[in-house]
Amino acid sequence: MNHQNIILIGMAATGKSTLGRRLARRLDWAFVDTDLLMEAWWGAPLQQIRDHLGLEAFVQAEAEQIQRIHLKQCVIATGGSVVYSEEAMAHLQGQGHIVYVQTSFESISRRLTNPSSRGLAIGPGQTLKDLYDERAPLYARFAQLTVNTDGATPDQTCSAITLGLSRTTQDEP
Ligand SMILES: Nc1ncnc2c1ncn2[C@@H]1O[C@H](COP(=O)(O)OP(=O)(O)O)[C@@H](O)[C@H]1O
Ligand SMILES: O=C(O)C1=C[C@@H](OP(=O)(O)O)[C@@H](O)[C@H](O)C1
Ligand SMILES: [Mg+2]
Repeated sequence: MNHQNIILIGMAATGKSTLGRRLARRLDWAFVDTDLLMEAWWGAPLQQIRDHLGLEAFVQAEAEQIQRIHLKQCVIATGGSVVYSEEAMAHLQGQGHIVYVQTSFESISRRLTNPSSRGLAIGPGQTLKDLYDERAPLYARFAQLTVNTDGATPDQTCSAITLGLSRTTQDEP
């Protein structure tokens, strides 16, 4: 594997933050969670930022935050809504290998016990299933590698990511 960043994208509660932290520890790389960068930039929890800005401005603010990232040899966990911005995704593609952390809707809805307090970029009248169906093709489109977490432990999924990346990147300079 080369030393570009590893960037995790996917639905809320799919495991980006959990896996990112573990993967960074394994590789002895730094870990960056863009949700924490948002909170640090705005000085408030995500839900408050989301409520204050409204949906469109929140997505725009997240995209701007992403475009400030210029890093090397980090594992980066992104927020679930980053795929709504072409500019942010183009920037991330230039920053490293993008991995789609995929989980079935059934597992996501089981894991998301607090959907109304974690700052979801969900529109009025939209259900969690609508959000899932709208985003799944976007995550798949931007990812170099897709890894499914259903029925796996975080450690097993970390291994699937490192193995998958070593296969997909072995021909790169
Ligand atoms: N294979 C797995 N990989 C990652 N997380 C998992 C897995 N199985 C169960 N989980 C659980 O799912 C939750 C994912 O939450 P989190 O890491 O905050 O997701 P995200 O950052 O994508 O919103 C955690 O509670 C984690 O323990
Ligand atoms: O899916 C979403 O709409 C969001 C997920 C959150 O991050 P996680 O994916 O880490 O939960 C956070 O970025 C933001 O509040 C919006
Ligand atoms: Mg997270």
